[in-house]
Amino acid sequence: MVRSKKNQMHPRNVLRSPPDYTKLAIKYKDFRNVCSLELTGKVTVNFRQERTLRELTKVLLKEYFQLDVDFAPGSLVPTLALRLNYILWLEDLLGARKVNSKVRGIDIGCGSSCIYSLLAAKKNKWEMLALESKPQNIEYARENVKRNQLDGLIQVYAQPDKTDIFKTYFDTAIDEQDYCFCLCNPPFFDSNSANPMGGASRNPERRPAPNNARTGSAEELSCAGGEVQFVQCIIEESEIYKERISIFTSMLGVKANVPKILVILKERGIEHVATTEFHQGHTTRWAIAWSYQQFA
Ligand SMILES: C[S@@+](CC[C@H](N)C(=O)[O-])C[C@H]1O[C@@H](n2cnc3c(N)ncnc32)[C@H](O)[C@@H]1O
Repeated sequence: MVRSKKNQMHPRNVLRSPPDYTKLAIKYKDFRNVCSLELTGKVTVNFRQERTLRELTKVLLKEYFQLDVDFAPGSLVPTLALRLNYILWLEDLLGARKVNSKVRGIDIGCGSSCIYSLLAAKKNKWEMLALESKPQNIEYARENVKRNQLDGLIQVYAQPDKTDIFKTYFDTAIDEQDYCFCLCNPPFFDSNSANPMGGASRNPERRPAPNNARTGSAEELSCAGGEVQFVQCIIEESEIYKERISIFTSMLGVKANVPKILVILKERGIEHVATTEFHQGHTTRWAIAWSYQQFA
């Protein structure tokens, strides 16, 4: 099992030391416009406002990774600390493989930001295949890739069928490459439930309400059966494509879903499994990896 230290960001996460918002506000006008200035001269950020979160993510991507990113109106605004924790965990999982050969990865549901693929390409020069089903997100993701001159490393594929993961791509594309890993931040909510977006991801008695505003559309954040069903689809397709992809991974929004996925993997006789936790202040996420061969 690969685990991060309790309640801490990954040791290589650049956001482990909180950013200096005052410095950022002085440097970036658009960010300054959504900040508040206290009488002491200190700049504060209201994480409960969507437009503030948008500008903050944009500014952090620019400051730390020289990435110029835009998000489709109403779409999910990704938080950088979490995405970085995931990429850093993948680096750890890939271990020696990363150093010795070209790394290719698949980003399942890249969103309008295409954030995981942009970070992977910019930071590590990994080649990324980004799959996305929502037309507006595909358009923005492609624009983000182009604006950052990362077209040589990232391909955004328009997923025609939302119930598919890799199938349509591998069946139709002229691509004989093998991939080291796939990553995914799956649609979380169950679109079949009575109140799909009303579901809570945390136990309010044990953990306080999140500091951040919720962003993203129902189409991006929900699917039939929620995240367990989505990851189950990845597991089912992983059996077909185990020769093409070495390590399959997914993030999970609810701790209680981790044992459910472990049971599914066990029932299918998949032995090489790792889990981890991603800590970002008040927010914790979980991730699971499986492979048909030994890790690293
Ligand atoms: C929770 S969002 C994650 C977006 C981005 N990866 C992030 O972490 O910020 C899930 C994304 O997956 C897309 N999606 C849903 N089902 C898909 C499928 N079968 N294939 C590709 N993309 C899918 C949605 O449109 C949405 O953009």
